[in-house]
Amino acid sequence: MVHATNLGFPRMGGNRELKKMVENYWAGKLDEKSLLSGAKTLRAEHWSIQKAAGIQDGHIPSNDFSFYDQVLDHLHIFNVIPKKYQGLQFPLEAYFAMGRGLQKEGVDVPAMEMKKWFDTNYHFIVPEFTAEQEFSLRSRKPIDEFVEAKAHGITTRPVLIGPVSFLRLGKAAKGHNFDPISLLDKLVPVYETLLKELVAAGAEWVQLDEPVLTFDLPKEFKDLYAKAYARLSAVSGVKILVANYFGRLGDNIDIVANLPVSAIHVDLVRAPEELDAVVKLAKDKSLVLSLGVINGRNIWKADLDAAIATVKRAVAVLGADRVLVAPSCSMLHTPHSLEPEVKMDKQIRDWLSFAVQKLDELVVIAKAVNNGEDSVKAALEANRASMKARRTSPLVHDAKVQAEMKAVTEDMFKRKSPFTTRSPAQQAKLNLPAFPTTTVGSFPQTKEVRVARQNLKKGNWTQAEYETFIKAETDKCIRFQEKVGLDMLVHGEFERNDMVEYFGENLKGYVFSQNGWVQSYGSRCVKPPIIYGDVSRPEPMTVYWSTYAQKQTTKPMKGMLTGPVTMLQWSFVRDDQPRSDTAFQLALAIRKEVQDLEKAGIPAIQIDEPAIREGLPLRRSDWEAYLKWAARAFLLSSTGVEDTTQIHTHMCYSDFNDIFSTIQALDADAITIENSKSDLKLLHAFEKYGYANGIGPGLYDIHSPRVPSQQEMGDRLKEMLVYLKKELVWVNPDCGLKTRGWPETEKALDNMCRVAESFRNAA
Ligand code: MET
Ligand SMILES: [Zn+2]
Repeated sequence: MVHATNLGFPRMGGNRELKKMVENYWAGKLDEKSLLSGAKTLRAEHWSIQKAAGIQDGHIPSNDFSFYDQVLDHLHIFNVIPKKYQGLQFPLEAYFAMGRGLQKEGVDVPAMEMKKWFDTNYHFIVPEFTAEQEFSLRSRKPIDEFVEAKAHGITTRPVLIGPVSFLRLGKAAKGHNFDPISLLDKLVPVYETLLKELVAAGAEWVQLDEPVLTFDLPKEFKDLYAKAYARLSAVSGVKILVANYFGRLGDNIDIVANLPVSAIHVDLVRAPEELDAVVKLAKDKSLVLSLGVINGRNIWKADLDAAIATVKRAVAVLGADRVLVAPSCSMLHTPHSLEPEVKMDKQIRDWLSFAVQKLDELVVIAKAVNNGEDSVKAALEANRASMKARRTSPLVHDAKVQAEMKAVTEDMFKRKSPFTTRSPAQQAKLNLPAFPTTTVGSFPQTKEVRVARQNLKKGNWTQAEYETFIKAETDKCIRFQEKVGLDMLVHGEFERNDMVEYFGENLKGYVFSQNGWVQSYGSRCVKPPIIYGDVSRPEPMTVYWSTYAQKQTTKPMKGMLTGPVTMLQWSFVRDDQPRSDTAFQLALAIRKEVQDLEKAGIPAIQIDEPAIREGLPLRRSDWEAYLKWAARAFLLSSTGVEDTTQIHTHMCYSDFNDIFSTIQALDADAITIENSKSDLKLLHAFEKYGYANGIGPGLYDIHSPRVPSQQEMGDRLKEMLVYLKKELVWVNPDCGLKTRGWPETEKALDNMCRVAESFRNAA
């Protein structure tokens, strides 16, 4: 028999119960006991959902629950607590302080560093190790949760991050200069103890996630892996399943071939081409093979016929007992259930599958293989009908968009003239001073602004009432910018809920769920829009507000758009065409918006691409192809204007050194870029490779309410001028101001403008 199995279930709950509990606990509205018992109830519910769906007992995941983040959990499990948190109360106070910082009487500790989990939008807490790091079993969470499930009559498969990935994902603490992987020998014995305890508690299978196997790894990892897993596999009575996901194994298949474990899991959604190789490996090494055949991180129904064929192919070689049917990765990255989506277009909803529905898919696949397809005839027929409808639906396939895409020519990726020609033409029109000041787009989204939007949504306000309110906010914002002395103005983005959602709502090809939340970090969840079909722009999206704003001032107004790569990156995307095709469709729609803004008299247009860096593939050999189409998508969106129209872009959230040449290739007239938190490494690159267009490195960090002094910003600007030509420098904050309040925004921008002035006068 093949079994339907799972690697991890979304932990938030169908109504984001976990988020609510945890936030109430933080706010002092829920006591610790209630928090713990609430979590227990939620876990029980998730286990029973999986069991009821037919996921095989023994292969239902546990320890996939977390109050904040699974990597942070492992820091507690293995007692990797940086010194500054050691004085805090255990476990919860210290735990949450590590995740989100803690300020209370006599205590002021920052949060630990957070990073994106591979190429998902989930963020994990980065482990921090000292050179003298010792490990011990501090938290018994994996054992406790196994026992807890057992009491409900469910045998789970505890999930742990494997020791190599745990170390590889971490970093050396400040002041320590060593590679964390050197701690492996010290760490493995504690894993061993943990495995023994799990076996003693009744566990048969343990899942060790080793997703760093999708990275390019140094040579010595082969031996490190083999040695560590030899020791772990020797624990009597344990069966270890090593799970890789998010990409191909590639040459790391040699590492896996060397592991003396019982089973391996592979991601066949991301790397279908590896099926035969892993089947052969499983055969040669007598392994059980877990096949990730349905997508654990997207929301489309799986093609069940195709998945069944894949599983059968493995079964033919290995026999049914040695094959497990699984999602490609943990379902942490998909929303809980489709059930609440009653408002969604019925046709589109029929193409979707969230976590609860994916469980059913896994079970249908297993049954079809075990008992013949007739045993699940109705389910398969329904699936085929959905697949066919989606493949042929006019909702998805828009002949007009496709014709326009075909008509795209090479000259649509280039400005008319080079920057050196454009720049004086723009200056003649804009007449900007030296060190021109600007902002990145949004101004404070106060409670009143959010309430206004809700009032419109709920029908308490008419569209006219809402517009009157937004106009008043925009006016106020423009008056302030004039008063403080900004040179290039923005309208403030008060009409926007979110920089992706706003555009998604105005584009054809996008649909929104009501409850499709996925965890982003800690208690924070996002509801990514869904791109289901060819994207087009029925009508202008921002021209109304930008022209309204331009009319209120004689200063130049900058139009504000979200770029194609960011739109793509922060949405659930189609799986029936390459990501690049979708990006180009988005780009074409944005291009039209850019041209309409220009026609309406907007002299400068910013196209934000904060997510361009995070789209980088996990393997370096895949970078070039990605960066090429990403840059081309931006170019397609931005180059359809006259030389006199100034194109800005904005990037934030990351280290840009990796993608420097791409930034150059975008050929924007100005780029505002977050760098206030990192050192000046980035600017160094701009100097070294000779960046010749306008550049505004963030002069201050908008993520904190702190108001930097003129002195501080002045020093920063001075430092920047060591690397950058002063004629090219823009003066601006490092990102949008929407999360800030007005008081600190006013003071900070006032200081910033005074600094620009003094540099101008000194020049
Ligand atoms: C995450 S980048 C944000 C850019 C956007 N224009 C804003 O100012 O909010
Ligand atoms: Zn930003």
